[in-house]
Amino acid sequence: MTDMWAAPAASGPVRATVAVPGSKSITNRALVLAALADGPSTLRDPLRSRDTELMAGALRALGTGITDGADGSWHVVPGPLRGPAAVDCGLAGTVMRFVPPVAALAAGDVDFDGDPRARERPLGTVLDAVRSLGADITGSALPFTVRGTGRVAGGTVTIDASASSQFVSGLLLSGACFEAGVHVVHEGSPVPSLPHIDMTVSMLRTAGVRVDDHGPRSWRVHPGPVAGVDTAVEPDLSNATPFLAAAAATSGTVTVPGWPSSTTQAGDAFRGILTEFGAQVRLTGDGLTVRGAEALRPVDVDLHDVGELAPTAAALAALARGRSRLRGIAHLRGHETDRLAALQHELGAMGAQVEQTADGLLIDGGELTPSTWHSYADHRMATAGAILGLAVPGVLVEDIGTTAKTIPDFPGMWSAMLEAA
Ligand SMILES: O=C(O)C1=C[C@@H](OP(=O)(O)O)[C@@H](O)[C@H](O)C1
Ligand SMILES: C=C(OP(=O)(O)O)C(=O)O
Repeated sequence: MTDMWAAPAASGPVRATVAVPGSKSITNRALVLAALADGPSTLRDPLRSRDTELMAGALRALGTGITDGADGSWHVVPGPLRGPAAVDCGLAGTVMRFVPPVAALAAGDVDFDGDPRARERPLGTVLDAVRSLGADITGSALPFTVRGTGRVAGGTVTIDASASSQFVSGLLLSGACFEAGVHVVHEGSPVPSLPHIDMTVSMLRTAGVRVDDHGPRSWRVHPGPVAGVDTAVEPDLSNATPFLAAAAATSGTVTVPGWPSSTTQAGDAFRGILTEFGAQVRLTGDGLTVRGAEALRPVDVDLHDVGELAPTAAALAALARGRSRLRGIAHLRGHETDRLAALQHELGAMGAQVEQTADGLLIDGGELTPSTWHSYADHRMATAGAILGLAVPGVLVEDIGTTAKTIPDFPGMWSAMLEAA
């Protein structure tokens, strides 16, 4: 039988300080860059969750030494990249989009596969691009094989990255190791999640790689060495959003310590979104503190740059009386699940009126009734169900364990937050 988690209802305003683990996006970029570097690297406070263990496993399979430090850090010693190897992508977009260009630099065959849903996520663009830069790859979706020769010619490639910013990030991360570097040109509707590409560019520069960043359509990585770094991973701000939403949903107060004063993480935009919902948000040396208002206000927000935040925002919108509009997120149909369909279905089952538009959702929220909330193997659907359960007693969340994709112990953190009140 599928695992059902009785989402705890809040008995009053949630008051807590919640330290969240490291950023998935930073950890997985840092691992890739460390594997391509010309010397060892240390990652302090990395995220240890399914997505990052899969990335470490993929890079180990290709010849990289990754060992645990006593303090939870990861020490990475690059080795010659080689096959034969097998890479399990799980459901991690970062593994399925960032590792194929690395595998093209390995000598030998590298077989890729992943979860059933991963076989449906958009990927062909990356594989076509790596092929056009000189690699031999069989297939255009999972499962596929990269027949690496130990070198990639590189050069200019034009792609349509409107389905995922990870297509661009994946090519840029390995580009310095291609003989001619890489120049990625985007043609098509605007690329989503641009802060994630800014993160890629910024981390490449920290590793000493020369990058020309010409705005939202063209990026050039010059060929050259990648330096090993000693880096501390920031807390995952997107994973902080369910905890901050708990304050907004219960008129409570939640602080997340260690919130960076400047960051490329998409989750930082949640500060502005919470303000739209009526919450008070304060960033101080102690972290980010959110104080919920008496009642949530409906919002009209463009989430094109920060689609990761949509499930949390949708949960709050369903609790706000009135009509909310979430825009700019057509690409969420290719995420862990079709998030627009999943949110429409699950919020609808709780009594919210939800309509899909071409690029988002219209949510009429207010009075909700409890239901069984399905997670669709999507960590952010599961955490959205937990938020709703705070305000609507009796919600059962199916497969809460799927949160382990990016949070090692979400149910434990959630209970601890409620017990702190
Ligand atoms: O590069 C990254 O680390 C990510 C980029 C974004 O992907 P999309 O551009 O596919 O939305 C984001 O949603 C995902 O969670 C992580
Ligand atoms: C879209 C997401 O993940 P992935 O890195 O698998 O694309 C996400 O975490 O919201």
